[in-house]
Amino acid sequence: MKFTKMHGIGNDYVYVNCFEETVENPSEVAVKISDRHFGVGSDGLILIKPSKVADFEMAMYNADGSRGEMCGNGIRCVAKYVYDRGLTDKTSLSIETLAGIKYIDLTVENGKVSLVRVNMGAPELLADKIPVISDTKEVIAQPLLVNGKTYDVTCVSMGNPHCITFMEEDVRKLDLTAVGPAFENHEKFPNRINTEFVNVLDKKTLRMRVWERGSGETLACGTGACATAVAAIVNGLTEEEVTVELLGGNLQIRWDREQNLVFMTGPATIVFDGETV
Ligand SMILES: N[C@H](CCC[C@H](N)C(=O)O)C(=O)O
Repeated sequence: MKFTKMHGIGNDYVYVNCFEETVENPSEVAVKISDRHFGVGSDGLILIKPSKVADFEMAMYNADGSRGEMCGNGIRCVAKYVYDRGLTDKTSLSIETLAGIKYIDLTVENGKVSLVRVNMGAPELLADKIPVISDTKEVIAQPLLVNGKTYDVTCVSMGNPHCITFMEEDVRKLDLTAVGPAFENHEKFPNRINTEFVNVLDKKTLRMRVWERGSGETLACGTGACATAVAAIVNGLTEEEVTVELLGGNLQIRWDREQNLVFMTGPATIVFDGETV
């Protein structure tokens, strides 16, 4: 199987062009190929496929083989792949995901995609997950008991679920391997959840670390950065356009509240092509 290793600010996946390859059992392939010692090494597997309803379809699998509905860093990489490799010459694209069709605008320099802006669609505040609604009708931070400690969390879906915690403590010092799995598998989240730990640096800047459902700590999470920006805005912590600083780099996130759409802008990088034996 031919594949391409790509990353979006350090959130790395193995990409397979399914116009040319067939992947029989993607969950199994995802587990094997993601292994950083016995495989290629990645946060998961993303298949680039033909679509009946959009220009392309993307199917994403976590490192444990589970399916994610959406992947913000992944969709930027898919957009770069299809343009740079000549599968399209359009600079405005649509890509089908399990979270609906996403619309994408490419910035092209010297024939290659340098920056990708994704219309990530409407965020959803997960009121049913954390069942307290304030009188402003918006779900704001609610207490959640994890490993004997109470965290204030705001849950937001960007097609996939996120649980966001703002904290005073420097998130760079957290031991995510200790606390991440307890959030991911918390009884309140029967479908498991992606968890973001966040410092508010100022009204326009957030610092975030993420523990991803099915992949553990990753250097970045695009849907997570969008969900975090939405959570920060509804909690009155930031303005509607923010820079989210992640371990692997920065993303620009803007929530257009009039249209209720979230826009994410960031880079995408091809690392190498390979072939499994
Ligand atoms: N890293 C991805 C999200 C993967 C989400 C996945 N872990 C899930 O099960 O929802 C991103 O850039 O948006």
